[in-house]
Amino acid sequence: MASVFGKPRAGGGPHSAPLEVNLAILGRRGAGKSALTVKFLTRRFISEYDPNLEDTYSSEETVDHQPVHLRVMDTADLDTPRNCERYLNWAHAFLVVYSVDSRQSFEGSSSYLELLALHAKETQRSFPALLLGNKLDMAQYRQVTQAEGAALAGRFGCLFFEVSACLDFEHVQHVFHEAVREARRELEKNSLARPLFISEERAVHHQAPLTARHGLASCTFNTLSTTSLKEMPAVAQAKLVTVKSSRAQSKRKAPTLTLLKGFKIF
Ligand SMILES: Nc1nc2c(ncn2[C@@H]2O[C@H](COP(=O)(O)OP(=O)(O)OP(=O)(O)O)[C@@H](O)[C@H]2O)c(=O)[nH]1
Repeated sequence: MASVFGKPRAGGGPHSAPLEVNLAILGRRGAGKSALTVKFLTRRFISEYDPNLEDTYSSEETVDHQPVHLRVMDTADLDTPRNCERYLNWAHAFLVVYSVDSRQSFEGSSSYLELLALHAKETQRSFPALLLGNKLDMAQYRQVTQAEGAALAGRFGCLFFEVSACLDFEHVQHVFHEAVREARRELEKNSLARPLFISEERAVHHQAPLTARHGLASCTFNTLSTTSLKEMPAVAQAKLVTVKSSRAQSKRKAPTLTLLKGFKIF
């Protein structure tokens, strides 16, 4: 069977369907989640922000010559992980952000990694996570050494980068693309691991709504039953129809880049 993910398939030209990847950005308030998200999407650094907003953005990316439809959820969890299922059940990969000039944010990132590890244990699946030490430009005020960041990442088996939302775009883009690669690897692994079963049913178009267990995302499985071998649908392949922010405080209705108008952009 041809690989759906990973390296470009033979014949997978510019018309092949883009890989869909959902990426959630986690971390304590002020770590720089919004700044990194906006930097990645616009190449710009924002200095003003609304800490109560949680939005999901879409971006068409090309990673390793493969088109990727990337959705980025810039979460706003206040000080501790809360109502986390909205992103745990949605994301294919996670960026856990702390600020190198804040030990508190580093400790916060540790609770997010623990949360992800617990979720992986409960669901018996693995979820790629990358640990990011942000605000590298503030290194003179460091409260967290690079070695500490690397050690924490090592403990949870995730990649580790130090970045800055106000320095070069390429580095930030590299980190987001690494997250896509990690997600792609995991999706490919799951896709290969899915069991096959034989069905005698005739072709039917079956739609089973997958809530929204927490009222956050509506997903639809589109499965075609045929008289041949077919694959069991996996959650990761559910077609995401809508993505809504769960934050009651969010005043934004349509998450697009035009929403950034309110920010002061340099
Ligand atoms: N010097 C520096 N400041 C940054 C960097 N990233 C973010 N900031 C600043 O840090 C503050 C917090 O950044 P945000 O991106 O809003 O942080 P957040 O994690 O989204 O915080 P919440 O929205 O409260 O969850 C803002 O004043 C940013 O301008 C960075 O890389 N370097």
